[in-house]
This record gives sequence, structure tokens and C-alpha cells, in this order.
Amino acid sequence: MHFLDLASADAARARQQQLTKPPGSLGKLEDLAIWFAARLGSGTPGRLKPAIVIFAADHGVASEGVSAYPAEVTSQMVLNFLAGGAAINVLAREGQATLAVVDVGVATDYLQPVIDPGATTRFFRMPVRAGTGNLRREAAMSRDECRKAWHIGAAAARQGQERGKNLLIGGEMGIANTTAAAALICALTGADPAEIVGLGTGIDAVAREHKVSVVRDALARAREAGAQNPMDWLAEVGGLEIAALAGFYSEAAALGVPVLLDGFISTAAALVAVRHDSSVGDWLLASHASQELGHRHCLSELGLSPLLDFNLRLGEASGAALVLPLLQTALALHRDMATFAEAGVAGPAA
Ligand SMILES: O=C(O)c1ccc[n+]([C@@H]2O[C@H](COP(=O)([O-])O)[C@@H](O)[C@H]2O)c1
Ligand SMILES: Cc1cc2nc[nH]c2cc1C
Repeated sequence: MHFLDLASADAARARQQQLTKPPGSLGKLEDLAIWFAARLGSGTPGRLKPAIVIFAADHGVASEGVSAYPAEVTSQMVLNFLAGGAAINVLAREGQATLAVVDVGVATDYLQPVIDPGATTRFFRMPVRAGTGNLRREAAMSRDECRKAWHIGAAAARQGQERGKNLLIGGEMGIANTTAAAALICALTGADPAEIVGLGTGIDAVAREHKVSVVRDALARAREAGAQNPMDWLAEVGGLEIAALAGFYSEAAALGVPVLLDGFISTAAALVAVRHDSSVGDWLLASHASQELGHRHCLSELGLSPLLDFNLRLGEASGAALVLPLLQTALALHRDMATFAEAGVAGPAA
């Protein structure tokens, strides 16, 4: 386990007091500089080197009519990521982050060649199985499959660290995964599904009522099957990409690399990782508050407050990538501003 570097945090806090501005006037930008100092082990951290990894997988529960889109969209969007046409391709470029996509269980075949010579997105095909089982009726996956997906995520985090990345961002693509994420949040926090289940990709109120009952049925079935600890729940009502994300976050924390969370599904995966090992929580930063109903509840269970509230509900790491320029700016201000002494500016009146 990695500990926070409190001496570096103190050095950063002291520097913030010396920079040519009233103390506290840069608000959360100051907090961010201190947050990164404690985790990057320097009182004046350099530029962030972010890596984005999107885990993609399908969900058997899509057959219950819980999404506004057909399951084939998962594989079609993977092709879009590889061709460079998705929101995350643009956001990753703007945020100067590398982008990789890992197929941990996409069920439908890719109907085009997946290699685009001009594309910069790396692609790894490591399907654990062709989508999960329908979590309303059966375990989403076996414990063994769940562990495999978790380890794929953990290996991705290790590779990020080996490549010198100092900020890890996990994203996901999986039609129907807001159903699995909602079920996990309810299972791990005791919340009522009616307060967590949202509209996902854009279902209507009637479909949402049905989605609530699908989650209720899944929770009752899994409880009956003996689910107790976070790993049990992850296998029973989670998803392959959610398990990979939970492994990715756990390993990032174990390696002492900070993590930037995305939206509802990403945060549900982080909740699993934290309930599995509470020390993971120290390494998590929340990028934004998703429109998805239960996201704020999940964030508050993790003790996190989101930086932005932009009504996003896209997933695929988009909200996390969006805040990268803000984070780089916070660290640049912290590094590059003059102190009162350097600039010959008088401090506060005595
Ligand atoms: O990240 C979020 O907050 C978020 C909220 C709603 C939907 N999504 C994305 O939409 C898909 C899941 O929505 P659904 O309706 O199919 O469950 C999945 O690919 C997610 O990336 C993501
Ligand atoms: C088009 C589309 C793009 C997405 N990106 C992440 N989840 C998504 C879901 C849909 C439906």
C-alpha cells in the first residue's frame, strides 16, 4: 500500500500562501495543486501525463429492454473509438492524453476491419466471455470470470505506470451498463433502486420503472444466491468492464498513481474497489457529476465532490478527459506564479 506524501502536501500548502494572490483566492485550483502534491510526491508537481483506458463489454440484461440503444452499439462504438470519431477521441487529444481500448467482453462481432493505420487509439482484445449473463435471471459472471476481468484492468494500470503515466483515467463502453452499475450501488450502499436507477442513454419514464424492477429482481436473486462481499456482488450483478475498472482503480492505488473518475458507471466501479479495500479511496478524484440519477449518491458514499456539473451522461471517460486542461492549469499556476518575495509585492497588511 502507498501512503500519501504529507510533507509534499505541506510544502505545496505553504507555497500557495506565498504566491502573488490573496490566500484561497484560487479556490479549488489551490486544493487541486495540494491534492496532487500529496500523491505525486513533490511540493511542486510537473505536468500531468494522463492515460485513458476504455474497457468495453456487453450485458445480458440488455435483452430486458433497459437501454435506449441496441446491444450492437457497444461493438460499433469500439470501432468508432478506433477510427477516431467519438467524443473521447477529441477530448483525449485536447487533454493530451493517450487512449487505449480494451475489449473485455464485447458480444457482437466487429463488422469492419478494426485496424485503422491513421488512428492513434491502441486496441487490446481480451474478452473474458461474450458479454455477461442477464443479471435479472442469473449471475452476470462466475467468480473466476470476474477475477479475470479484474486482473485485466489491474494489468492495464501497471502498464500505464510503466509507461510513465502519473494520472490514470478509466472509461467504459457497454450498452445496458447503467443497470448493472445501479444494482451494484444499491447492493453496496443499501439505497433503494428508485433513488439510483436513471435514464441511462435516454429511456422514458415508463421504461425507467421497468428498469427499477429489473434491478429489484436482480438484487433479490443475488441475495438469495448468497452474495455478501463486494466481489460477490460484482460477479452477480456487475459487468465485465466494471470489474476491469475496479481492478484498474485498485491497482492504480496500490502503485500510488492517482485516478481521475468519470461518470456513473466509473464511480460504481470505484465504489466496489473501495469497499474491497478502503485505502483505494485516497487516490480518487471525481471529475464531474453525471446526469444519471444515482451518481451524486455514489460520489457522496465515497466522500468525493465533483469538479464540474456539466449535465454530461456520455461515459467513455469523457467527463474525466474534459477536466484535464483544468488540472494542468491548476498545477501550472502552482509551479509558475511568482511569490510575493520574487515579485516584490507586499503581503497582506499586518
Ligand atoms: O457515465 C455516465 O454517467 C453515463 C450515464 C449514462 C450512460 N452512459 C453510457 O451509456 C451506456 C449505458 O447506458 P444504458 O442506457 O445503455 O444503460 C454506456 O455505454 C455508458 O458509457 C454513461
Ligand atoms: C452512441 C453512444 C455512444 C456512447 N459512448 C458511451 N456510451 C455510449 C452509448 C451510446 C448509445
